[in-house]
Amino acid sequence: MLLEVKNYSLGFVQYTAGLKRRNFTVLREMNLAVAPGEIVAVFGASGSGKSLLAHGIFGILPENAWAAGEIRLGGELLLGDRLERARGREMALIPQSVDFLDPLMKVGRQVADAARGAGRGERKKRAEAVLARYGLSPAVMGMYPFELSGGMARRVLAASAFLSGAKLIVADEPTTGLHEAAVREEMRHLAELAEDGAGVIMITHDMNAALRSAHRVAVLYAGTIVEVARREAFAGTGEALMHPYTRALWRALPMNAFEGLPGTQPSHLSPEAGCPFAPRCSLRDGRCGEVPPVTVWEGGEFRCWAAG
Ligand SMILES: Nc1ncnc2c1ncn2[C@@H]1O[C@H](COP(=O)(O)OP(=O)(O)OP(=O)(O)O)[C@@H](O)[C@H]1O
Ligand code: NI
Repeated sequence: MLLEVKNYSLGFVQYTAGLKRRNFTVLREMNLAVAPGEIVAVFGASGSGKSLLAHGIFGILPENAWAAGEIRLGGELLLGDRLERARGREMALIPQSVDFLDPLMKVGRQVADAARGAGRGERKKRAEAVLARYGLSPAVMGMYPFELSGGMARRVLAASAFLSGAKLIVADEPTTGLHEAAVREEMRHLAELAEDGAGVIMITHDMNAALRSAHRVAVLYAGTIVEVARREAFAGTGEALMHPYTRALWRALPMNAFEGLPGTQPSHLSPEAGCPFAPRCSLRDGRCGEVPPVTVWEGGEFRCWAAG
């Protein structure tokens, strides 16, 4: 396995007025694996914890964050020096925010730096070639990030990841702010990376985008991965989907024209014990006051007492 996230939890410690210490959990006991050549979509509503998972994998969490569990790349624990070496070389992040670009460094240098190992002239040549692939003219090389539009900045970030030759790519909302043709283009780039053998995590809140390119979809709800399903399971009336939330998502898609799901995702600031989906769940029963364990079956895995 290329990437393994095992029993991974993440939270924050905050000090409030009067120096009261408050500790809250945002991601709960996550399990996720990505194989070489595979595109795994991580789907979830805003605030469900998608970006935090990405930042946890790359070890770029804020100071007051804590994490528990294991993240392995090629079987090796991603900690300390191993993490340092992997970042930007073996694994590349296409971040959600364009603020990740260095505002004081010209675009050309930022992209060329991603081509580690090659000589200076060679790096520049490669940067130009990859920017062209992403529809950006060589003139962009001489610009500063503030001179780019949002869409251009996103392409620059994607081009850098592409050039890094990383075997794991994590793309956080790669299609946000892009028009339809550019979305298709970006999906094609990610598919090409996977065809070349990279493992790709595509983070999105757009289920259609997830289903268009991913081999598997991990569904995140309030910091819990409630189901990991193969793309083929998203078909018909959703009978091959196990978790009631995944089914509801599938049925709410425009092409299925079914009803939406009443209610909203709970906040980690007012967590109820047990399954986070229980308050909205039609299958809810007495067991849901406790977090359901992961059930693994040949089609994927899910966390639900009643499903299956
Ligand atoms: N530095 C932080 N301190 C405290 N809480 C945080 C911090 N960063 C994120 N959170 C909380 O963690 C939760 C998950 O945030 P995250 O950015 O991972 O969501 P997301 O799924 O990526 O959402 P979006 O689709 O809007 O990008 C949010 O509720 C957010 O308030
Ligand atoms: Ni996010």
